[in-house]
Amino acid sequence: MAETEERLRRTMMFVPGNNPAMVKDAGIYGADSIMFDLEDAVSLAEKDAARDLVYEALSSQDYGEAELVVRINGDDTPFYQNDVRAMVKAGIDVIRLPKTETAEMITSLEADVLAAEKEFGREVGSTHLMAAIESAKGVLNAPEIAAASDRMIGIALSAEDYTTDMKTHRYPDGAELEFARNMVLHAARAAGIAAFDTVFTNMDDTDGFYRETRYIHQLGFDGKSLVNPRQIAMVNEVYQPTQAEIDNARNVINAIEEARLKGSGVISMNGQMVDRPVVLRAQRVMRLAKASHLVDEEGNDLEK
Ligand SMILES: CC(C)(COP(=O)(O)OP(=O)(O)OC[C@H]1O[C@@H](n2cnc3c(N)ncnc32)[C@H](O)[C@@H]1OP(=O)(O)O)[C@@H](O)C(=O)NCCC(=O)NCCSC(=O)C[C@@](O)(CC(=O)O)C(=O)O
Ligand SMILES: [Mg+2]
Repeated sequence: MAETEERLRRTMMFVPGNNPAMVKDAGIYGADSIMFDLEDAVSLAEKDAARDLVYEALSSQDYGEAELVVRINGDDTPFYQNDVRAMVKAGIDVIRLPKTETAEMITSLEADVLAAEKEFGREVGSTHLMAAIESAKGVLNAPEIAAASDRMIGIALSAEDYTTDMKTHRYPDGAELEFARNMVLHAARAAGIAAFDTVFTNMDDTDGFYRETRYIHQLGFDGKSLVNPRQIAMVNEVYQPTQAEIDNARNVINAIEEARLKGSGVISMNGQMVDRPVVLRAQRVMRLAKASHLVDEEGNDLEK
């Protein structure tokens, strides 16, 4: 695994790389990850200008705590090599490869990234990777793709291209995505990396957005790719733990710490055995509670 699972990645917002105002202000909305797009949001005529704009922004703008991701153009395009070199030179955190169909596409990207890190004096291994799964072939190869490199931090389902490939389109109940969602999620979990659900593009359908976000939260996705800042607060709301979940998580963590001090690994709390998976779930609840500003760094409730 390229990175610890500590980092929360609930919201990964697409920012069109050819839009100077959006690129400049992308940091003010509080997305966990900002994803500058050089691919499908950018017309062919603007590819070079968008790459320059994103490079300049990465070199001069402060995006705070956000993880910085760029969706490059595919390796079958004339823009790919320049995208990789410029983004590695700029020190991007994560490169997202679109339309990933095989593990070899990731190992080949990894070799290009390594060459660029050496060329530009970047720390070897500092550029992480993720793959967007946008076709039937990508879905079927998702387990190999997810495990293709130690640099991989996650895989994402991309439902717009995927449903086109499947000769269908998106429906409100999401049945057409069921298999792909489960494959992407299981592939990510088996490889120990993050799983991102797809974009929701109807900005006026707030109910539909909440319904889909609750569903993918229940399945176990780390978060969603987003297209608009208004979607960030809605995802954070769905991922925010309840007070009962926080109280329980705190009790679990305190109890396990007490047991550890007494030299015991397994404990019981209110008649329930508390073992490793329970502790890991409790720790994740506390991370989400901190990110939701419900508890302080020590895990104590904050005034509401
Ligand atoms: C949807 C809309 C036009 C709505 O515009 P609206 O004007 O109605 O938005 P408003 O809410 O009114 O904006 C209020 C304020 O926020 C600013 N603001 C808005 N959006 C912002 C943003 N994204 N980043 C920073 N800033 C933003 C705006 O500038 C304004 O700022 P200000 O004027 O200062 O108040 C706009 O959001 C937008 O362009 N989105 C990005 C679209 C995009 O990137 N598509 C490509 C990625 S999908 C794809 O490729 C499919 C995929 O590949 C996916 C996969 O792989 O996962 C697959 O296959 O599935
Ligand atoms: Mg796409």
